[in-house]
Amino acid sequence: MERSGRLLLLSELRIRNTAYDVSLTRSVLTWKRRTSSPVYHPFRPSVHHSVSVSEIISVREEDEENISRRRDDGSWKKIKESEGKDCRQAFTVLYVERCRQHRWRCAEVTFTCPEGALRQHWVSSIREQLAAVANRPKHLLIYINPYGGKRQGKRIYEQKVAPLFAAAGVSTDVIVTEYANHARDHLRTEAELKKYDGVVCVGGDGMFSEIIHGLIWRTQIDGGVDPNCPDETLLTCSLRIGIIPAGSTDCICFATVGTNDPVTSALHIIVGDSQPMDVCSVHHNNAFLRYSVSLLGYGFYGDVLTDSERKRWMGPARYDLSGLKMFLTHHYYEGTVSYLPARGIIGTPRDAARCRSGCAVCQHNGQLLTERSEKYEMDETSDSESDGEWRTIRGKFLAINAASMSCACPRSPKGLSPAAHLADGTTDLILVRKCSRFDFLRHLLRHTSKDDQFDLTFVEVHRVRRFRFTPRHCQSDSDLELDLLGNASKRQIFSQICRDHPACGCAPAYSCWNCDGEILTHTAIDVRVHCQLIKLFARGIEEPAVFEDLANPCAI
Ligand SMILES: Nc1ncnc2c1ncn2[C@@H]1O[C@H](COP(=O)(O)OP(=O)(O)OP(=O)(O)O)[C@@H](O)[C@H]1O
Ligand SMILES: CCCCCCCCCCCCC/C=C/[C@@H](O)[C@H](CO)NC(=O)CCCCC
Ligand SMILES: [Ca+2]
Repeated sequence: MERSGRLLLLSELRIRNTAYDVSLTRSVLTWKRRTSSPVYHPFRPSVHHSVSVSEIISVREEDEENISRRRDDGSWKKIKESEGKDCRQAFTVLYVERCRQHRWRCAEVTFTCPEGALRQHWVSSIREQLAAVANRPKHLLIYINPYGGKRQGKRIYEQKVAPLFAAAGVSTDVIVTEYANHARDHLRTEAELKKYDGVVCVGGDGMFSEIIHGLIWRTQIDGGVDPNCPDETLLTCSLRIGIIPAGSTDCICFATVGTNDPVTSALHIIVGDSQPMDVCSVHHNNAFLRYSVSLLGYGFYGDVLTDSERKRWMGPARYDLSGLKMFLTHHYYEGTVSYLPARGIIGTPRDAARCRSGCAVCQHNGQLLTERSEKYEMDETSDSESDGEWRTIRGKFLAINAASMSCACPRSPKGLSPAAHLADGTTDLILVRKCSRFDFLRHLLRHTSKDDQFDLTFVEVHRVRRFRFTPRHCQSDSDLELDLLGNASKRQIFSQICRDHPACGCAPAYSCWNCDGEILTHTAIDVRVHCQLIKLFARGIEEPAVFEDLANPCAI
């Protein structure tokens, strides 16, 4: 078998009048400047470039029509024939270039090669290697939410993303949504999914949520699995999902790519990246409510969301205003949390290590949980709860948060649970007990600094596979202490009245759940993590390469 390092082509070609040795193997395209003098010049620009074939976007043969030159402001101008002499009889390679803070851009290099047969050979050889790269999508189904975030979804797609897909030869069917849940319902019932290699959403976390609800539901129905049953092992979705960020928080994009940049996301889609991701199913009394991949938050984040929905017209700033208001309101809520600790897996929520590209924790735990569920399927007497013991905590909480991933976003670059994993089959259950406003502010501020937000006496965090929550007013009479029974019932009725009359100043008895930015209709819920149920066109956040900033011109 041919080794990936074997040389396929080696020629002397010119880049802007300078001679280069250009070589191609199955895995790398390299161009090195030919030096006449062996003397080392420390201040000369880089003379050696390598691009992995897997990160080449496309190759095109230049003709006089598309010879153009980049202006200083980044736009392109057509250049005169005399000026373009060097670019005629040339071919151009478009490739991924890494910039600062996990951003990618599409760079290009034009090689002049006057000899027609050789030029053809170069172009066809590069195309052959690209065709051999596995998992690149060829046909995509795109949904654009024109009303997400700052209402820029359509413009972002048309100006920044569509030209890249066209250059890469990716064909698309585009649907601009006309109402909420349009994309979800289209995926559930109408979309001809067999035609596509992936689904892309242009919008925020809410739009992504629509896509996964449509895809997961459709996969279960097509595969004969009942999505309503909380104990069913769900079928994994085969189509990958791409996110072009155009929302308000865009935390799923940020936590899986490392930045909220439409061009970077488009390039991850084109090169065919794949990142598995956990999904939580949320049930109430054995009836399915919703799926969640990022935050399930009761108390503070539920109240912020409820308040912010009334301020949608403000765009992304609504969360800051509602966040401040809910911080000042300082409501706490009583209830019972029960959970199944994640056992036998590696990793804890207090680890210093982070989930990064090719994460070993996700790989290890993913494999372990798959083996376990296969074992359970063979053994009919066992159920999904047999691998651990339920633990119960009662109390008064300012916030109950389950973070199935870090939930990193521009507001908090390390996220709600910095050591959470994208695909380890667990969620981090964070309980913030009743405390002073000052202490709660300390906890919140630590989301934006290096300090540990869990290292506080009133905060606890558990890595779990499943949890349940029952608010106090929903608990059965036997659960309430007898001496408080009368007061509790009165308070329950009173708090219902106070919800409608907030002027009386009485704190409400219950909050609501923020499920990836959507409000849940029930407060008593049963949550189960489904390990690696979906896949994204992403690769997780990459560790920056050593000296990356020095070597890379667009990083400076
Ligand atoms: N055509 C449409 N008209 C009205 N609402 C829509 C339409 N298409 C989608 N939606 C809904 O808009 C809501 C918000 O969209 P999206 O998630 O894109 O932006 P966002 O809420 O600003 O961002 P984020 O979720 O990141 O905070 C989603 O819940 C989605 O269901
Ligand atoms: C006083 C200074 C305090 C600073 C505190 C910063 C803490 C920020 C933590 C951010 C956590 C984001 C979790 C992501 C949740 C998303 O699924 C959801 C949908 O987009 N967004 C929100 O609910 C929007 C939630 C917005 C919360 C502010
Ligand atoms: Ca997880």
